[in-house]
Amino acid sequence: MKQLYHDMKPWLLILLRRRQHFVIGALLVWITLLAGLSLLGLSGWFIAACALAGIALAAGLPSMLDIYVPGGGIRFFALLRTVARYAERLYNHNTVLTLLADLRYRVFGDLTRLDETALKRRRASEWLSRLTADIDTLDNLYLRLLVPPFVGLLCILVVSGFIAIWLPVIGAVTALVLSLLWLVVTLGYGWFGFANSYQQVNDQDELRRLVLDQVQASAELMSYQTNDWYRARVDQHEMRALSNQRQLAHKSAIGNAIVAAVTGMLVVGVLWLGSFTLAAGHVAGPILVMAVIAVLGMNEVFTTLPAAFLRAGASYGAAQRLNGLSAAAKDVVMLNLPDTSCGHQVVFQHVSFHYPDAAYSVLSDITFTVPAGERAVITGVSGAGKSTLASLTMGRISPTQGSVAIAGNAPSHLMPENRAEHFAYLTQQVDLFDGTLADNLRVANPDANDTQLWEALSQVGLDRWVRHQPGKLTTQVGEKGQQLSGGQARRVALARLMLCDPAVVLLDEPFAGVDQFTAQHIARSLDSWLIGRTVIYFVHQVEDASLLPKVEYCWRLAEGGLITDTLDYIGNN
Ligand SMILES: Nc1ncnc2c1ncn2[C@@H]1O[C@H](COP(=O)(O)OP(=O)(O)OP(=O)(O)O)[C@@H](O)[C@H]1O
Repeated sequence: MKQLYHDMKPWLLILLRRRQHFVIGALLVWITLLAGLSLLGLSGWFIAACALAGIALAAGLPSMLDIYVPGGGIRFFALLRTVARYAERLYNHNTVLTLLADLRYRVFGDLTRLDETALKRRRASEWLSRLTADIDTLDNLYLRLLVPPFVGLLCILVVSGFIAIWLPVIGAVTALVLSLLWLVVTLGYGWFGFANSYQQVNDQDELRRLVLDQVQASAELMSYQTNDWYRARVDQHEMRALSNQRQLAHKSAIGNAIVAAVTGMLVVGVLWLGSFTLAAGHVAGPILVMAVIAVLGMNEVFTTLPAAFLRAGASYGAAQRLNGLSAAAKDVVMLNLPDTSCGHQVVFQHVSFHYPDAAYSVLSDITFTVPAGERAVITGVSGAGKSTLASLTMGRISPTQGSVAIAGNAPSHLMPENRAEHFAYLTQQVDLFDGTLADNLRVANPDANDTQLWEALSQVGLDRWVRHQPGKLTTQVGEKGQQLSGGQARRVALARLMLCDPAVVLLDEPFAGVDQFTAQHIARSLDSWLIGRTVIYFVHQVEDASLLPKVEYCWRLAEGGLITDTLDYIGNN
């Protein structure tokens, strides 16, 4: 219980910030329900009173009934119910959307503070689940788990209090029975469905992951003829999820049956107990009818509670998963790098790095300095740790030991906008969006005009090819650049990089996938563009030292350490 409170607390606090919305929203729901109950009760009273007056007149007895006041009351409650329902829906939906924005703001805030290691540890489908399903599940808290039970309690109080004015014993019995029913369909049902609804969130997450994987890997699955095997795995999970969902549906149906049975029995009980009071002449017949019908109307107040509380486990599961995000998000002081025209100095001091789930450190005791405006190359076999070193330089991850400083500041503490302005990183994996060439290039510089785009394309030797395309700059590149060759996609990524004006440039295998002639052309363009910037090339090995002009520093990564090399030595290797 303590753990439950601890896990839910941050999200309840977010809801608490909107307590005024909660009170007004609950009040509107309460007015709607009371208007409905009053309409039912008064109508029952009116019909019973009319019937009795009619019977009395038929028997020749004098009888009088004011039909205008109750008739007016019925119209008033009917109108009030409609207006209150409309206002309640409008207000509460607005509140839910406001809360949704609050929750998303909080989760996005946590996401932006996650480093690359934390982001990579989860799959894209898991992030999708957290940003959509989990937030939506938590969003249920307000409209399903907080407002209805609160309003239910208020209704119990008002209805039993109202009945108690004429029938105190019946009022007390009604309060007792309805309070017990309230406990069963709220706390009891939260406990009863907890495991199933908790499981449901995980099932949905797992299914989403499996289906997304199937879509993404459909080409491979088809080429290996393993579609049926994979489909069977999805089916297996689906069956498990369906069986759990069926259990939840059964429990929900049982809940509705309990509500119908208890309110039904209470109606009979009130009628039975009331008949003694009526026989004793302590209450008028229409009043008893009104009490009975008001109790019958309580069915509407309780009917949504079992299904809502069955999902309490899902809300808790969602809260727990989102709490994991907050725990991983690091609070850091955000810094800005000064503007400079001569690059920034990059300093690594005794840096070690260990991925959380890895058996050993990828990098250990790395120390080097690249002075501002100078160029360096770091080589290493596949898996030596070059991309990890680049990520440390970019501040995407923080060292386990030692320090990284760019112009004296830890790069992981830089404001994201500042980092985007001062750093440029050509990664091995190129990300192009499904759009035109121009759109993809303008990601780096939205204000770039067509001349600048052509200039960037010519620097990477792609302008001739683009001019031969019917769409020119509006040529579609396809999802992830699939309509381009691997080498062309990398060159578009490089052209995009060259539309920026960064102080520190990291180039991971900039010449991969291009022929010797194009590589020479790109190297010349890069040489002039890199003037005044601090540059680190990351390559497996230097096959042609002429591709790396003005490189002053050469290091080789081996077994986690950094060894000083000479460019001639590497070039001859
Ligand atoms: N997110 C991660 N979690 C755990 N281990 C990782 C992670 N990323 C990389 N590694 C491990 O760290 C080591 C270095 O990886 P890294 O990608 O830095 O090498 P690299 O030199 O860039 O290789 P390549 O040239 O093939 O790209 C590898 O053994 C890899 O398995």
